[in-house]
Amino acid sequence: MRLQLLTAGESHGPGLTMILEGMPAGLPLDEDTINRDLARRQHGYGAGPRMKIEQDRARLLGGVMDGKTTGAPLSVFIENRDHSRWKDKLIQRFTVPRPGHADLSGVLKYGYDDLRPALERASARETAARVAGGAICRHLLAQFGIRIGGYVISIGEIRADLQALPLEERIQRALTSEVACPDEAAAQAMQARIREIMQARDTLGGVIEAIALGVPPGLGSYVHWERRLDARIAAAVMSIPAIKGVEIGPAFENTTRPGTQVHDPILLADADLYRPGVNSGGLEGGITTGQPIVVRAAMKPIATTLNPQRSVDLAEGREVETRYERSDFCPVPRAVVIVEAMLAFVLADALLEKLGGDSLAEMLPRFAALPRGRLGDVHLREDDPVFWRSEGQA
Ligand SMILES: Cc1cc2nc3c(=O)[nH]c(=O)nc-3n(C[C@H](O)[C@H](O)[C@H](O)COP(=O)(O)O)c2cc1C
Ligand SMILES: C=C(O[C@@H]1CC(C(=O)O)=C[C@@H](OP(=O)(O)O)[C@H]1O)C(=O)O
Repeated sequence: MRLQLLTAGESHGPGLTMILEGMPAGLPLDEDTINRDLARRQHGYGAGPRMKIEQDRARLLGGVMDGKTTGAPLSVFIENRDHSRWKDKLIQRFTVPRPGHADLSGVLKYGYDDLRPALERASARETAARVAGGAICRHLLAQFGIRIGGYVISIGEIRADLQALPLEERIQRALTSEVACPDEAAAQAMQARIREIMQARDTLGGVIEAIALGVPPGLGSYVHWERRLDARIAAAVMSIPAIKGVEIGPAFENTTRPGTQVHDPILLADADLYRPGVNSGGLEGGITTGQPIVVRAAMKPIATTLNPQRSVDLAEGREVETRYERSDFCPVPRAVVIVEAMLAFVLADALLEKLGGDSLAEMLPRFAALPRGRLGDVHLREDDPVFWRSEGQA
């Protein structure tokens, strides 16, 4: 692993800190590049009142001089505006854990006398810092023509029909949709469904798809388990709060069809290799194939519901109903950019591994020289100058 992304800070503390270590020198970087993604994370139908209070802005505090990265760790600070509303108030102890949140598991693990420290750090407020790091990774990838986007493919039982829509267009359309869904009819139905669930005092989950375009073949490896790029992507995406399932391509749907209908054929077009379809999700043997990368993330309905759920007051030792505190209803649309951020981080890490180098200037020519998955990039013909013959092979 070349890159490291660390975050610190509580949901209602003064703010969040992000440190990104391992970025090359010479990448032009300003706060606006980060702020664009931060704004996307705050936007989306189904968000709770907190998103009206916060106006996430990045303060770049380290690793950039004269508008370019220096190769030193990058440090970003994001203020929690909500902090000023709480800081001088007496905050009541929180003693009734919400089923599905980290309240009970956190208190069992750390032995707090209040559930608040658990929810403060488990809260998805921390993903603002990750999105800041992801925006920088996305910006690095863009220098090599690699683009990342995402969209919602289902909310509750409502599914988008995206079969006929090119990947590029899906990304663009999602950017202007209130629920980040490129299928307009489905988007309307999703919005209505979220409205319904809010009125029913409940919450709803959904599925997000993130894609990466322009990724070269050869990132990741099968030689050891932790180098398989599909595994690294899955772990990074699964680390997002409330994400409980990750697929590479349509993995679960692929299980319902025979192999001959699943695997993307290897064809020749104009005497060059060509892979139609993306059933592989762009990865074979833990290595990128040069096709688009397609990742899906399943988000559970969040834990905090206006309708009470059964729990126990841990201070009083008796069964009670949960007590509601301000919350999102369906944060699936605004979680799209978080999935993108985690994908961007893993791909930037894999690209740095592949290319090495301390500066962007060193990396660019190395990238230009990478094999692109053409027939001429493989050396299986015996008259090829780089034909590799194992000893004893006839
Ligand atoms: C963008 C986003 C917003 C979230 N908002 C809430 C929320 O308002 N209320 C809540 O109970 N959970 C919310 N969650 C989910 C909790 O943070 C998560 O369920 C909790 O940390 C427990 O972790 P786990 O669900 O991964 O086990 C949100 C998650 C994300 C990604
Ligand atoms: C603050 C954010 O999301 C929060 C994530 C969250 C949770 O439990 O995960 C609970 C809510 O916090 P609060 O109780 O302060 O309203 C969300 O608003 C954010 O995304 O920036």
